[in-house]
Amino acid sequence: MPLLVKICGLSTRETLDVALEGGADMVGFVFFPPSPRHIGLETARELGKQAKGRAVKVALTVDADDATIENIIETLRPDILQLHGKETTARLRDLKQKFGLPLMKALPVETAADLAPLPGYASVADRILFDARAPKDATRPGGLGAPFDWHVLENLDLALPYMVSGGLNAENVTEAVRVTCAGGVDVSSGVERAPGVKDPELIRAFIRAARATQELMVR
Ligand SMILES: O=C(O)c1ccccc1NCC(=O)[C@H](O)[C@H](O)COP(=O)(O)O
Repeated sequence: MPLLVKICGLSTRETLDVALEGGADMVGFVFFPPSPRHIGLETARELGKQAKGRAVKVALTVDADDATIENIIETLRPDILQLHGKETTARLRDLKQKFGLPLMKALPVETAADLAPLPGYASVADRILFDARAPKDATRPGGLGAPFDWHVLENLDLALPYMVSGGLNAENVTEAVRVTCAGGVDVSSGVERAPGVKDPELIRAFIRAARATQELMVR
């Protein structure tokens, strides 16, 4: 199975086009006002149309309420919701029932103890994203460009598809996949020249490097 490549935090027509032309499987849009990648609903509508049918559209939210999610769905028309906050399994069930979209739950990882909530999430989520745990004083729970110790996932036994993220770039993505056996990779900071400013060449280089790892795929 080919490695899924997700470029997250896209916010302009130009860089979205680079990701789509480069062959990204998933394109992520951040709806979290404190983030430098946050997009408003009108931009969401425009980028949503541009990406339609060309890649899986991912709407990233952080403990968002129903009304916010409803507006995002109405404008972006996402294919999947990425939940990057402290959403509980009960909230995941609730979202699934209300909106009927597939869910990708982000799980912050620093040590093996962070994998404890996995069985609960795996019972309701469609996909898991293992991301680096943000420092306590961080202004956002992800998109910080810092990796976690991938060896924490080395002996993972998870039937659900999963992706890995946190500090990935064209140089380290092959090693991340080799260690974690993840079925997908997700990047934001590693394809930027400044926080929130995507770099076309870095996007292309990341996708190329991720594609080159495909023979290592196991799930
Ligand atoms: O990107 C953000 O600003 C952000 C804000 C709030 C929650 C999550 C956020 N980003 C998550 C991602 O972009 C990816 O899923 C992943 O964590 C990649 O992050 P990076 O280390 O920057 O490559």
